[in-house]
Amino acid sequence: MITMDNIIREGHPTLRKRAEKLTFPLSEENQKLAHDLMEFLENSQDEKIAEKYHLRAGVGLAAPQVDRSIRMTAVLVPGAEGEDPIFKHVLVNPTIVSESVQKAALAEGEGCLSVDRDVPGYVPRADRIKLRWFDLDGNEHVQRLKDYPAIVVQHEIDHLNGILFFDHVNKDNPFSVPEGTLILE
Ligand SMILES: O=CN(O)C[C@@H](CC1CCCC1)C(=O)N1NCCC[C@H]1C(=O)Nc1ccccn1
Ligand code: NI
Repeated sequence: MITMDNIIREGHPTLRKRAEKLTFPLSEENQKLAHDLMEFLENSQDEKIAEKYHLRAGVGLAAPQVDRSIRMTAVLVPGAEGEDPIFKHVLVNPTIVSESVQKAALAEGEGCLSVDRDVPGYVPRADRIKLRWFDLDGNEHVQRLKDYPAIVVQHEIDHLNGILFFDHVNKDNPFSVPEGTLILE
């Protein structure tokens, strides 16, 4: 199982690399990685398991964060207590087909399991995206996402391109955002 010890931190060169596209069929190794990435998110969102293994709760984990420079990320956006997740997929070779001009930013700012420091400030991202990805069997999917799920997916796809959330924070005024940016509570 993946634990925090497997997650590389800011300063590790892999976090700044462009990850390699995958071809199908996926290798056994990459099929196992897909499972392990999603398992980490499930474990991290289970209070008992997270406490037992000292896991930071996460809604996304990209392969580069465990030092595997390939275009694969797991996303697990939970629904309300006892409800189905809002978005639960392992995305292979994800692409943003189109995105809204309108931006959105999380009111709390962002963090990252690979960044062991707080970086205050808004992270402006597209509020709505049209996402295209492949599942583990190589089937293509296309889905429109908005608000929080869209923010999460953009944070993860950034990892596949060597981008970290604080790259988007305005250096002069971290809490300034482009005109019309939605601040998501
Ligand atoms: O690349 C992936 N990462 O770095 C894990 C990040 C991804 C999110 C950060 C902002 C958008 C995507 C992550 O999940 N976090 N960032 C650091 C600590 C908090 C944690 C988090 O937001 N946890 C959470 C939120 C709601 C419900 C359950 N858990
Ligand atoms: Ni991250």
